[in-house]
Amino acid sequence: MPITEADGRRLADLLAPEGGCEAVLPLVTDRLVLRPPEPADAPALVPLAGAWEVARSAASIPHPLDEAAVRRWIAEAATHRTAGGGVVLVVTDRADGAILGAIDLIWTARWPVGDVGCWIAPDRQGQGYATEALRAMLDLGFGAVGLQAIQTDVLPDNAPSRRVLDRCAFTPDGRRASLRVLALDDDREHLGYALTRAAWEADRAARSRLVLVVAAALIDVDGRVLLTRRPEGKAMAGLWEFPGGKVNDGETPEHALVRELHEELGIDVRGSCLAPLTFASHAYADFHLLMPLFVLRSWRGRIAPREGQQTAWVRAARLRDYPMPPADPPLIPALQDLLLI
Ligand SMILES: Nc1nc2c([nH]c(=O)n2[C@H]2C[C@H](O)[C@@H](COP(=O)(O)OP(=O)(O)OP(=O)(O)O)O2)c(=O)[nH]1
Repeated sequence: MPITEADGRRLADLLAPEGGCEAVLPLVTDRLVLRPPEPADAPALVPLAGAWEVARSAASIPHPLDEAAVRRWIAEAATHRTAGGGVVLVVTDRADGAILGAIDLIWTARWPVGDVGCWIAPDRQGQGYATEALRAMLDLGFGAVGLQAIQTDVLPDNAPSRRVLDRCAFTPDGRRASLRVLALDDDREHLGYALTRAAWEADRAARSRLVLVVAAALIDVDGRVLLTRRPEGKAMAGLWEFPGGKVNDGETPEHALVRELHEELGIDVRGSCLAPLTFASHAYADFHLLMPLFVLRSWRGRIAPREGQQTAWVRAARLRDYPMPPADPPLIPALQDLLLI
């Protein structure tokens, strides 16, 4: 089905970088900002996109790659956006703006089916950036853009990319295409992968399943906070957290916390001693965590970790020195406001 002129205009408006209230760019995730490339990005992009490991698996990147080719790619990205035919973005580190890779979604050829492609610089691979960028692009493609399916082609020996596609709920769709790989100056058979709107919705629903966890900041007479270290064998082992755990069916958060503190630390706590402080709301890869954090200043019994956890009493000013699960750092300012004079 061809994309109509009206569709193209709506999409161009949506993707305009400084566009009105409908504009959706840049895409911002936990660790990334995905934004349109600018001519000034060209020098930084050449060594990244030009790396052999990147060029050999991305069909459309020549090797060696020069700055003129990158400038043409940046100009084409702007053309796609202004014509409403696709979106081409650089993947940047949200913390310092460094470019990590690029991702594109083009829908002119097979509207309402889009074609997606992504690469991440070799020294930044293996940290989940491609999955994070791809999920953001899928949300845009199936959300504001309104695509019905998204597909891609991957070399059979490109195991890391196939794992990213698996994680994002793509499945092999039976297509086999012989595509030119510019860097090899040769045709290579690629495997087709696709994700339908229904499969994306089901995956998103599974990942946004709400899990209610309750946690406590135990505070001692010196104003220090108790952190416990997640033991080996549990998810996120080795990270420091606030003691607590999942709320079971039929429990209130307070009942669950009293039970968890007894099970984990061997202390007896009255529900009435738990003072609500703040909460964490965080999207993990396969569930959404909602975690109220209570403050607790008095309990009975000596703290005796029963699950082999290490413990540490930490001054509020030092809480950031302890690596925590990604949901926890936003809780620190509320504790510091409470405890720092
Ligand atoms: N207790 C606790 N859990 C946290 C914190 N931050 C954070 O992301 N979590 C996550 C890690 C886990 O995915 C989830 C808690 O699950 P858990 O496995 O520790 O809970 P649980 O004690 O009920 O354990 P289990 O019976 O399921 O093994 O919440 C935190 O500060 N404290």
